[in-house]
Amino acid sequence: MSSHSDVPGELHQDDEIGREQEYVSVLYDRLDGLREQAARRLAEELRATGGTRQAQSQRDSTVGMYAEQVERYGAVENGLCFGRLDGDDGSRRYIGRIGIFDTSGDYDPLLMDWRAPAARAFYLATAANPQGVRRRRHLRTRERKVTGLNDEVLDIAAASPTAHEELTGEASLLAALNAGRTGRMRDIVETIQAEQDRIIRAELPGVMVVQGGPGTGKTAVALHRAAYLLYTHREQLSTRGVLLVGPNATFLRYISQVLPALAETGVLLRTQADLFPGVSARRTEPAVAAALKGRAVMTEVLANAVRDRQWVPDEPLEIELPQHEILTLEPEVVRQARDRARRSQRPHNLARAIFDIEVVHALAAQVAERIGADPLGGENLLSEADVAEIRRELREDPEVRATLDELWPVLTPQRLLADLYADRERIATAAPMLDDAQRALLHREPGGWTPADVPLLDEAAELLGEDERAAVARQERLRAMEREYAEGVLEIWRGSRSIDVEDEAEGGEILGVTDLIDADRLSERQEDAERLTTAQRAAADRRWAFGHVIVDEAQELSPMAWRLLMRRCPSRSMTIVGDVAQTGALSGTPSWAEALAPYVADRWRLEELTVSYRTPAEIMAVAAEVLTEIDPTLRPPRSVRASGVPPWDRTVAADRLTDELVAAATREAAGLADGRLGVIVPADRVDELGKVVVGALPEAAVGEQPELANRVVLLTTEQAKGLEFDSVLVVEPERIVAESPRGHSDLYVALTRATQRLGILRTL
Ligand SMILES: Nc1ncnc2c1ncn2[C@@H]1O[C@H](COP(=O)(O)OP(=O)(O)OP(=O)(O)O)[C@@H](O)[C@H]1O
Repeated sequence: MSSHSDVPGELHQDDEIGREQEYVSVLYDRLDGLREQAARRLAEELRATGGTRQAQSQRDSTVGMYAEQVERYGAVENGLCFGRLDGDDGSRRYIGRIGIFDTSGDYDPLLMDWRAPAARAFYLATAANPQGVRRRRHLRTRERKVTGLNDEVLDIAAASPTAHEELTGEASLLAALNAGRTGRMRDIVETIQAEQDRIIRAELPGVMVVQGGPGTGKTAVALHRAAYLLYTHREQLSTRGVLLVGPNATFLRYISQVLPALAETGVLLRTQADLFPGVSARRTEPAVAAALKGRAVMTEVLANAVRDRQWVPDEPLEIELPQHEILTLEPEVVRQARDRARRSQRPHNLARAIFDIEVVHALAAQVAERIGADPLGGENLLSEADVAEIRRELREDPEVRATLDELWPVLTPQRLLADLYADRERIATAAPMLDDAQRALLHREPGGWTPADVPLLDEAAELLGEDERAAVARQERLRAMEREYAEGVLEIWRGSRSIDVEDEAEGGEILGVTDLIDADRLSERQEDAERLTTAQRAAADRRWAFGHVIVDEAQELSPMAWRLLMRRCPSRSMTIVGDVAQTGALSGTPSWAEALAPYVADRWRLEELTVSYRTPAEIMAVAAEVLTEIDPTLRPPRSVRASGVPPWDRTVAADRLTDELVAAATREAAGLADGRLGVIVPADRVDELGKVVVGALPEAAVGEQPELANRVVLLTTEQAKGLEFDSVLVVEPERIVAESPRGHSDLYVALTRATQRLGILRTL
């Protein structure tokens, strides 16, 4: 066991803080130096013009590099250095968010990146297995000031009987867990626990599933793993990129600051709704419709829908050519052309060329027969070249083209799906395996997409293949992103401007970069997309193959969504985190083995997290009862701490609910120091109760994407997924359960969102 203490004796502690302050100040000076250097180089590169195309292109990638550096050095400002390891051999290593070296001397590390192998002991060393560490010190800083420190001496003899052997840096950990929430997730780099560290640093290849109960740090681990992988496999992953998929936009905003604070900005964060480039799926639909669309049977429905667009008429079609000549296209000819095109196994849009050739051949033969027939009954008088010319003319003839388009239309995924949904007959043809009620769920008028449509669009894109129009659309998306990127670079440059102002003061007139170049010109400087970041290029390209994919709340993914993600990650290098007990989506997964079997059979490894850092023991005990309802064999995670505050549970008359809710919310909000209150309500009462709570507490956030930074947030269980608050009020739990076949899982999620206090309000 380790002994933990604030350094004994106040005077001694002050001295130590003073000494650490000196060191930390040196680190910040170095950070300033690095940032200035990068900003100056960025400005120089932005100002440079001319040269060969190659030189320009080289410069553009240098611009990207310096812009990223400026951003990185700015991002690690808070908590730059947070730890120190003293070795048995007298060595001393400082641990922080990035590595900083002493460039004046022997290039010694002044600060070691937390991800470096030598920093690992900071997270793993224990008194029983000290790994050569004598003392672990956690440094607390506010802005650039050292405000406190906390030592653990890894010495069994000096062990404190109250310390938990399995926790590293217990005092710092508990301080982090008990701190008020802010509405944005914080990184845990200072207090990563051993079981988490193992997962964060696991090897890159293969599919790893991280299963863990509520609050076990799955999201935190997933984000730190992304940062670790980018550091350790920078070369490989900076070209292929890392994708992180989360359950909804509110959640992505909640976690959005973690990676930048770890100096990593290159991870693409997306919800399912935004995984099809060019589509932003914001439409809503009933859960049962989404569930149906998530089922694997939809692959068949879509394949049928595509085949249905390869039409063979019942009657001969007449095609009128310019000189009023009329050609007849027999159904049999179309059928043969269709079969041949299908046999090619090409996607629909690409097989169209084969279909065209067959049909035009048949039509040309008809024309040739008419104009080249030998009146004396001999061989046709036209040469091969004449017939070829006829075919060329026919191919360009608008009537012929219109007929071909009708018989085998080139389709975008959006067109295919919109046409299918809008037409009951098409649905009936494509979905004979569904019953009437299910087919009715698919029927709807055009006008936007739902998140469950996104995997179907992706599936359709595979079946249709990319034609020219899709390629053009992709180019357009890239151009739009180029412009955004250029604006971003200028923004970063502006942010670092103070440094240039100093330059100016030193003499030598320096024109501002924006005087010389604007975002338009910067984005035009290069025609292709080389200068965009990997994440940006990946976002615009449906067929991008990511180097690693991380999925959070992965239990919510439907079989169709898994198909989409697996396409994005052909290397199957994936980290999948979730909790099957929290599955709320009707098409979500109750079993990892089932979800993954179609893609990797049993070639995936399972890691489990067993300690809940969020939920105190008193609250976990209440949630445990609901967990038993989900599956009596499941056990909740062990809480790392007790809050000392028992949850309250009150039943009121239905007509008193709103008054009681307002009273409880007001009371709880008043009791918060600087934390947040979450009010979780049944989905069908969210609008009504939202108005009531906002009426009484105008600071309360409600709506589709409520602002989590507000002190009070009212939301549904679905919205609350992955989030946390200091205090939580769960309203009408029975109703939450009754709202969905997965209602107990929803309630389990709702009950486990609090870090300190829980209140339950029921109605009679
Ligand atoms: N090692 C740690 N040090 C400090 N805080 C931690 C640590 N591990 C987890 N936490 C905190 O515990 C809380 C829960 O973590 P997180 O949201 O990652 O859990 P989760 O397993 O994803 O939960 P859920 O399944 O409920 O979404 C967060 O506030 C996180 O910062």
